Amino acid sequence: MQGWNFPQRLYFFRSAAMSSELDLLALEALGWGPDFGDAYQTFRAALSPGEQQRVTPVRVVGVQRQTFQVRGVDGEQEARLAGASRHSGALTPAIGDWCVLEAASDGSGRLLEVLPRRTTFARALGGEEGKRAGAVRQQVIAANVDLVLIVTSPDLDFDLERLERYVLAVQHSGARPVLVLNKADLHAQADWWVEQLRSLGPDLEIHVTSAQASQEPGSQGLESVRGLLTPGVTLALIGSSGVGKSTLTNALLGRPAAPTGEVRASDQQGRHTTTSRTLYAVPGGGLLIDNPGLRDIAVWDADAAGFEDLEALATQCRFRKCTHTTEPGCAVQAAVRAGEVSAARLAAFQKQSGRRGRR
Ligand SMILES: Nc1nc2c(ncn2[C@@H]2O[C@H](COP(=O)(O)OP(=O)(O)OP(=O)(O)O)[C@@H](O)[C@H]2O)c(=O)[nH]1
Ligand SMILES: [Zn+2]
Repeated sequence: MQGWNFPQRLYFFRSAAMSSELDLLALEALGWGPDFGDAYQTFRAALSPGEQQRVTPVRVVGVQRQTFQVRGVDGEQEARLAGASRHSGALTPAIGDWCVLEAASDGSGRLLEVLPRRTTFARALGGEEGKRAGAVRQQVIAANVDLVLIVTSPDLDFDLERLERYVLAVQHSGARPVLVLNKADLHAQADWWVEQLRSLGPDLEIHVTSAQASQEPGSQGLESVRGLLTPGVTLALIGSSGVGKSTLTNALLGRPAAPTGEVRASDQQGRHTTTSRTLYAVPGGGLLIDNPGLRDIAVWDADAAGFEDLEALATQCRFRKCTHTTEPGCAVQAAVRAGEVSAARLAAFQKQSGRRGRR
């Protein structure tokens, strides 16, 4: 299938003689790891022998309203959620999730379970609804992302405070943040900007790219980013509009990432609908999630990105408009004193709450 560069011989061998070792290789190219394997085996062991024959692990590569585009060792297919009856918890797969697929004889697929996530990029759905539920509900935007490129450019977009919030949000998700200064061609000297970025943390990796010129051979900046994409690693890009995320994505994929999706199907009225596949295999290894929800970080950054736990704590403060500084009965300050929340995260949270208050 276009866009996927799994060695065809895997499938050849598979049909000739089923080899679980080769299956494992194919799964690992999709981001599979031992942690998922353990959870999968546990879930599978609880199924009937008949069911055990029909299940396989698959990764969610596209999410539509009712259906999911999933990929496993047998290729890509559409799947729906299994009935709620067999689950205790809510089953809401997100892009990047590993799921247990049950194949029916007619070729259709049902997702039975979402395997525990390695990382979770979530957006808090705060407000009254969240408070009534006693906790802040969250919407998972992307799952099992390993690396996030935080892209900026040496121009009006450059905003260290915003970048710091992005770094915190990425770290909170469990993924590793990597800073990318794109459009390096705009300035003869990128050093000054790189120094600024370095102030965000001595351990943060920084890459300097010129994505537009990347088609030219020897574009070293892009090659160093490409080097991050080892087999099985899942990467995502965030950053505000216009910094060059699409240009970088297309350069990494070696082709346009088809913003409207590439799978076309007809709905009941016969209209063409585009299903959105947003997890791509990168030629040479690695996977890339290009998800509108992630791109919107510029929008949801202003909300509660990465601070679900503190948002939830804040609902327990004595005062509704608590600023978490000197108020009595402040649950957030209590957590800081107890060592459960770092002072640095509190500072970032306060900055963010202040901004929200002014809106
Ligand atoms: N000079 C220069 N321009 C670039 C570079 N990379 C991207 N651009 C240009 O910057 C503009 C925005 O690039 P996009 O890739 O669309 O930016 P984006 O981050 O995807 O923006 P959104 O889709 O709005 O989120 C385009 O006109 C690109 O051609 C670069 O390395 N140097
Ligand atoms: Zn408080």
